[in-house]
Amino acid sequence: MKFYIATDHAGLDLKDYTVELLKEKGHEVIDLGPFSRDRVDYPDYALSVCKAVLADNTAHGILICGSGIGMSMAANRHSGIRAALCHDAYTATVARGHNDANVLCFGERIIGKGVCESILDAWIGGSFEGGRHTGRVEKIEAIH
Ligand SMILES: O=C(CO)[C@H](O)[C@H](O)[C@H](O)COP(=O)(O)O
Repeated sequence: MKFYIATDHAGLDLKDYTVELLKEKGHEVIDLGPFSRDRVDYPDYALSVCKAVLADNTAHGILICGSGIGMSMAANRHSGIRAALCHDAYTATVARGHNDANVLCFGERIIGKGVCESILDAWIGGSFEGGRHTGRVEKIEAIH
């Protein structure tokens, strides 16, 4: 899979871990920053990833902040982005299977590396189930 990833200052370590892990697993990862520990504003980085995902519908986004909440709120303001804040493998599985999510959010202050890997594996292994979920996702997309 192809991923665009970004964080704010509160998710830098988990971003670096995620980038390396995904590359080890054979995925393409484009790191949109930041690259220093300076304090930054998460909506700016959510915007970068959402723009990239909207321009490249083969790709998914990953957004990390302290809790994952700010990133998911900012990402979901972008039409065509379905961002899911995931805390475990189950939420990642249903985010893909039921919600056809295209941006994964999580919080470095919430999860550790082990849970992070289980979330990523569930995301990568998942796919949209369609069926009864299709019309629901279309109704989300119809909201402006
Ligand atoms: O948006 C958030 C909270 O929902 C993120 O967790 C941010 O990373 C957090 O607010 C950053 O807080 P800080 O005190 O500026 O490090």
